[in-house]
Amino acid sequence: MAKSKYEYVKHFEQHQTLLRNTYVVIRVDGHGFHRFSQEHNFEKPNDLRALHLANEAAKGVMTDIQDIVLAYGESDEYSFLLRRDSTLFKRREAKIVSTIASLFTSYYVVNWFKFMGDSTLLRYPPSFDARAVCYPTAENVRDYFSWRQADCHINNLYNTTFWALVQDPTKNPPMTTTQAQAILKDTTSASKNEILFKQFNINYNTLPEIFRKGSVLFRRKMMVPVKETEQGNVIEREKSIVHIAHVDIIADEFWLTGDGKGILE
Ligand SMILES: Nc1nc2c(ncn2[C@@H]2O[C@H](COP(=O)(O)OP(=O)(O)OP(=O)(O)O)[C@@H](O)[C@H]2O)c(=O)[nH]1
Ligand SMILES: [Mg+2]
Repeated sequence: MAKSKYEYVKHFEQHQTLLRNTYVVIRVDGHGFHRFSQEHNFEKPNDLRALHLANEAAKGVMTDIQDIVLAYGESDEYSFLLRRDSTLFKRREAKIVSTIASLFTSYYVVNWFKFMGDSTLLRYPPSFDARAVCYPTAENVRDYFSWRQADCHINNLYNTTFWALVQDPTKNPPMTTTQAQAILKDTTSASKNEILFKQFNINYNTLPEIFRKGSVLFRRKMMVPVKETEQGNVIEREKSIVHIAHVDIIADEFWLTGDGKGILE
């Protein structure tokens, strides 16, 4: 078909490609989730339903995009790691980033009622931004995920102590958020642990792992039944299944002998 005279505008397009032979991490983050979590009555400091919903969305993304070998999520964010030799969308950055953000958002919305319950109406559309970063070494990738898991831990310890103080039923009138902030200002991890234990009888280390460690998604190859023959034999096929665990991605063990083994080779 003849080209129209307008076709030349295509040449203005610029395609940024992600450096080849590097590990690419795409991080998706909820836009304005401080307000979104309030408007949808998320439990404080952690809403288990919302965390499971985000995990389901990430699982959907990973199932659709086979080049993703690992994902890590906490709070309103999820990070996805592409295989180093991935040629997904010819490594075009905009296409990769926008597809992952939109897939994640769609899965989040489609599964809303299943995870949040019929009584929590979706009052307005959630949105997620995304960015891609190329990391040249396996050590950089491990440090990236350690950074996100350390962030999860630091925020969770702070938020758990903060809301314990504010929601303390023995205080009348209740402590204000400003007062709680003032108490926690400049406190160490040890002193937050002590406040939780001494004042609220909470042993931080026994809180659910999903709150303290976030969620790690990885693939495992499994044999799954595909069909049964007339003789009654079950034919199996190897399939890669996405698993969710709440483990220390920060630890050597995960990468050397655990579920992360081989991911960065
Ligand atoms: N109550 C509650 N709030 C949550 C939960 N998970 C995430 N949030 C909220 O989501 C926010 C996520 O942090 P940010 O991404 O820095 O804040 P944001 O409002 O999304 O801002 P932008 O990402 O810059 O748009 C937290 O500060 C909380 O307010 C949860 O399980 N329970
Ligand atoms: Mg956010």
